[in-house]
Amino acid sequence: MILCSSAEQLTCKWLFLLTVIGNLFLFFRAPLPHRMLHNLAEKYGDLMYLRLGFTPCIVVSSPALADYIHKNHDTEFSSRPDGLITGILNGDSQSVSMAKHGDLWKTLRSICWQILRPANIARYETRRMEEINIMLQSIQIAAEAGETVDLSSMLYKLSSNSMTQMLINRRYFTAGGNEENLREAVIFKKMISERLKIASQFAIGDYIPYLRFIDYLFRYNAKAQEIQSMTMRVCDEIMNLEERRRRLTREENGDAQAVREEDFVDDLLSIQAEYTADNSRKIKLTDHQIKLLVQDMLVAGTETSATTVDWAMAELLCHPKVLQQLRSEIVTVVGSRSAVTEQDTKQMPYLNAVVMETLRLHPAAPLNLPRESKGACLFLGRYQLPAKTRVIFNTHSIHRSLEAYDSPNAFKPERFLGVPQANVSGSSFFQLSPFGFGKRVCPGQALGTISVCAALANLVHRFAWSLPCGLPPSHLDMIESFGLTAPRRCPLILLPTPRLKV
Ligand code: HEM
Repeated sequence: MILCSSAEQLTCKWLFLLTVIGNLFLFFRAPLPHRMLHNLAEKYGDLMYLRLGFTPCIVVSSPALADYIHKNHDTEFSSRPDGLITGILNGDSQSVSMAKHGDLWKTLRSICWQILRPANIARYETRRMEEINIMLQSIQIAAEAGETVDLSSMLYKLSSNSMTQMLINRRYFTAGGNEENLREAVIFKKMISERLKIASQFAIGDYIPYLRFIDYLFRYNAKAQEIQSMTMRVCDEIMNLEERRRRLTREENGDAQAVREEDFVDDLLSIQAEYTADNSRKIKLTDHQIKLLVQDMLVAGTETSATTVDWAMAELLCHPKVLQQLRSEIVTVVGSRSAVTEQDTKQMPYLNAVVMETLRLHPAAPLNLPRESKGACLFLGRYQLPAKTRVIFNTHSIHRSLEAYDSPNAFKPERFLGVPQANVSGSSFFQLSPFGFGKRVCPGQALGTISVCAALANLVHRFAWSLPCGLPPSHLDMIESFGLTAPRRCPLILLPTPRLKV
C-alpha cells in the first residue's frame, strides 16, 4: 500500500516500488470505499497518494486542501479519466459529465447551464408539483387504509417522473397513459436497469492495461456497446427529433396547429438552431449530443435527489425535535393550505438547514465524480504529479472535518442556520461540497435543491410518520450502500398517518 502519513512524504519514491495492484485490493475488500478511505485518512492525513494499478492517484480529505486545489489547480484537475465501460456508455466520453476538459465539454456545459438556470427550471414548476401531488395521493390512500409505504421506491419514481416530465414531457412510473406510452415505459425502464447493471461492473484494464483482455473475456465492451446502442434507439423513438424540429419550424412560421412539447428537448432544439445559424461557432450541437445531454441529466438528476430526500426523512425520524421544528416552520409559512409550493420553501430557513445537514452527512456522491489531471503539475509547490493523476475528493471525509464542524457525526441542522444556499456553489465554503466544486461543479444544483426541498416539506406537512409495528426509530438502518449514488442500504418502509384534511 502506498500512503503518506503527511503531505511531506508524498514523494517517497521507494514507496512507488511496492506492489502494483496492492492499493486496488483495498477497494476490492471495501464495500464502502469512502469510509475505507476516511479511516485511512484519519491515520495517514488529509492527503494520501495511492497507486491504483498503473494509475497514480491522490485522495483529498479536507476542506483546506479542496480550497487549495480550487484556487491553484482547478483547470488542471477538471478532466475526467478514461474508462472502458463509462466511456462507451457516454458515447465515447462525449457526454458533458464524462467529457475531457476541453472545447467540446465547455460548449456542452454552457448549454447545460442554459437549460438548468433557475429561470428555465421555474417554467416547469407545475409539472414537478403535479408529480409530488400524485405521490402524496398514493400515500394518502395507503395512510387511510392503515398500510405502510415503501417511501424509497416512491421517491425514486417521483424523481424519475419529474425528470422525464421536464426532459421529454412523459411520465413512466405509474399505471395509466395510452398503449404507446405503456410500451415506451417498458423499454425505458429496461434501458435504465440494463445501464445500471453494466455501469456497476469493474473493468480491471482501466487500471492495469495488460489485463484488459479480462474485460474483453467478460465482454464488458460488447455489452456496454449493445446497451448504449439500445439507449440511443430508445432516445430516437421517444424524442423523435425530426418530428419535433418540423413542429418547431411550423410554429415559428405561425402555424397555430403546431403545438410544442414544452420540455428540455424542445429547449435543446432551439439552442441547436441558434448554434447552427451562428457562423462564429466552431462547435455545433448535434442530434447525438442532444441525446447524450438528455441521458446525462436523467442519470445525474434522478437518483441523487431521491436519495437525499430518503436520507432526510430517515434523519428526521431519528430526530423528532428537528422534525417538530421543521413542521412548525412549514405551518408558519403555509398556514392552513395543504400543499407546500416551491416558492414557499424559499421562505423556510430551517428546511434549508435540514437539507444542507442531510447533504453534509449523506452526500449522494461521497467520492464525488472521478477527476484526473490534464497534464503534469507541481502540487503544493513541492510535488511533481504526472499527467493523468487520478484525483479523488472524499466528500464523506471533507464533510466530517473536525476543523470545520463540532460533533461532525451528529445531525444538527442548526449549524447551517443563516448559511445561504448560495454558499454551496462550489467556489467557497468547501466544508460543504455535495455538488462538487470548481469548473466541474454540478450544473443541476438549483434544480436538485428545489426538488428535494419541495418533496421533503410536503411529506412532513401532510403526514405523521412512524416505523411499522411500533418499532422505535433506533431500528432504522442508517448505513449506506455504494454505487452510482449512496442510498440507504435498506428501503425506507414507513407508516404514514394523515395530518391534514384534504
Ligand atoms: C441532490 C441532487 C444532486 C447532487 C447531490 C448532485 C451531485 C453532483 C456531483 C457531486 C457532481 C460532480 C461534480 C464534480 O465533479 O465536482 C455532479 C455533476 C453533475 N450533475 Fe449533479 N447532483 C444533483 C442533481 C443534479 C440534477 C438535478 C442534474 C440535472 C438534471 C444534475 C446534473 C449533473 C451533471 C450534468 C453533472 C456533470 C457536470 C460536469 O461534469 O461538468 N445533477 N452532480
